[in-house]
Amino acid sequence: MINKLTEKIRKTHAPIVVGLDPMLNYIPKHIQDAAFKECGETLEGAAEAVWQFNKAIVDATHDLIPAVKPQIAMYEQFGIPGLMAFKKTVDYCKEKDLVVIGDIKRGDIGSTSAAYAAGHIGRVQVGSKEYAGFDEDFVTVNPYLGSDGVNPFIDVCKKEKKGLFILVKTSNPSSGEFQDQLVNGRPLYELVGEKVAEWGQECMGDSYSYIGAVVGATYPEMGKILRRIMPKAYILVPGYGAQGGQGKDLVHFFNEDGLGAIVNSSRGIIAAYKQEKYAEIGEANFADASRRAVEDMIADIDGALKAVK
Ligand SMILES: O=C(O)c1cc(=O)[nH]c(=O)n1[C@@H]1O[C@H](COP(=O)(O)O)[C@@H](O)[C@H]1O
Repeated sequence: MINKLTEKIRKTHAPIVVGLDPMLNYIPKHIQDAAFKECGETLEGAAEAVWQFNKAIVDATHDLIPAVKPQIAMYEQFGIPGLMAFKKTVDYCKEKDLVVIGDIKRGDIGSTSAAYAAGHIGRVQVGSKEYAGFDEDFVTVNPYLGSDGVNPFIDVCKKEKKGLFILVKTSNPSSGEFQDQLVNGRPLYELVGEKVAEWGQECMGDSYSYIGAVVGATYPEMGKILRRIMPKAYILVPGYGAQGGQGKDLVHFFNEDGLGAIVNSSRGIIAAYKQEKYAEIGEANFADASRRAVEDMIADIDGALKAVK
């Protein structure tokens, strides 16, 4: 899957991910009204609105982008109907040949991680049969429990040719509270980065490992150091747009080959129609605003990368 991701990034010239984080208050009123008319103001109605919203955004942007990242919390809040909308979204994006990064941020004791891995990127045995539950291409993993919490995900990746993005330095304001603590004189995120590089060594695709890392766009200096520590890891970079990250902050997340990083924007793309910049497009044409936001994001990152060449 890492080879498919790099190939698609090369083809689209777009090292970006559209984050499908559909909160109800980002979903235009006409979509909500239609869903509520069909299913009532129920969890089913919310899930239907989420699905229709996602579908419109994917239809409007899929030819420009290599990947999407549905964030499972946004679906789980609507219970079982929400999870069904998550699965429908995963399947639809795969039909459109997009790489799907399930943002699930799991990680537990070994036996529990094995079940998470089976359900999201692997298969589960039922009697004599095997089933792929959610079947994303990559998932995000929290490494806080250590190697035995991560290894079951790696084992499934090896078997199924899938991939991981492991949290190394997150984009949020308090990420330093634990992640920046010095351990033997070195920040914890550097030690986690070294571990990601080590885990990734025996998981190589053609040029990159399928064991990647998450490093927030909001910490560009740390990104520069982590790029050197994990040269073969693809870095998923959230924090662009709504959290303040810009193209110029991202240049050191990339390698000399112009690859190695994939930048996520969720609210900045899916709720673009609410931004002043795209206001003239109007709520009825919200997906066109998302397309424009994707084009602008690609141009911003491309311009920043060209400026440092
Ligand atoms: O793993 C992630 O994707 C992630 C890690 C991180 O450090 N920061 C972060 O914002 N994210 C996710 O990236 C998305 C960011 O959303 P926006 O701020 O709307 O672009 C959300 O789905 C977050 O859960």
